[in-house]
Amino acid sequence: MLRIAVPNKGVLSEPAAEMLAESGYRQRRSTKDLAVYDPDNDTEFFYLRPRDIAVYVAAGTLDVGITGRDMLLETAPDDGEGPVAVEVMSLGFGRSSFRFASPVESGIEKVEQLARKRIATAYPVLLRRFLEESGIEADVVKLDGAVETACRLGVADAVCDVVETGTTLRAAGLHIIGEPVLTSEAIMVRREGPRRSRPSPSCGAGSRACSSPAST
Ligand SMILES: Nc1ncnc2c1ncn2[C@@H]1O[C@H](COP(=O)(O)OP(=O)(O)OP(=O)(O)O)[C@@H](O)[C@H]1O
Ligand SMILES: O=P(O)(O)OC[C@H]1O[C@H](OP(=O)(O)OP(=O)(O)O)[C@H](O)[C@@H]1O
Repeated sequence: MLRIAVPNKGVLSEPAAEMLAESGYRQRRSTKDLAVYDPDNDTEFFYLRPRDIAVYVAAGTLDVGITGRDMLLETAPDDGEGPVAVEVMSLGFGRSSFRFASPVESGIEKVEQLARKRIATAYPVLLRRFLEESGIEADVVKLDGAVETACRLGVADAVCDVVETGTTLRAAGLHIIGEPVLTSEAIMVRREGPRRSRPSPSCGAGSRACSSPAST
């Protein structure tokens, strides 16, 4: 049986379910349903937070999942240790970019000016990686959402957030700084085993035990 993770809410949820239904898979009838079994395709669908989907797939408890590229890189980064989830294909919906923005009147116009500033984000792993690669030292303020309001309320000097149309940024009096840190869209992910750890001598190729999270 195939076990597939599908976003249970957020902008990826509806198009993901529609895509699966159009492909002939049974989908949930109510947004309260947590899982659905499709006997015709011997497939079980689990409706999970997009932020959690790559975690389940990387752990090997689900075979594949639909999430955002930014979510995958945030929650199951390939740091060379242990199993990861990897992108199999892009799905053509949920397009967005992950970008810096600051208050129009802040005088911050370039990414380099973010040094020693406080940057609010819901994607601290992605942001820290970018800052490290760019040699910029800044304070990362982790928030869960509505990140654009952080500057107005004084907890950050700039933000790094998901932008689609730019409407939310503009409404908060922010302007974009620099190029996108990442461009994202909905993707399908599957598990990939550890890259750098040595194979255990007791594990034969394709052994189920070798792909369980406990063995990594
Ligand atoms: N306009 C948009 N707003 C938000 N996310 C978008 C948008 N367009 C595409 N996405 C993508 O949808 C995914 C975010 O999903 P969701 O809306 O559930 O996020 P979230 O609100 O941060 O989630 P959570 O509440 O679980 O932390 C990301 O992959 C993001 O890139
Ligand atoms: O560029 P836009 O078209 O305005 O879209 C981007 C906005 O939408 C998302 O927020 P969401 O609605 O997911 O709420 P959240 O910030 O609480 O996650 C994202 O975090 C931005 O705030």
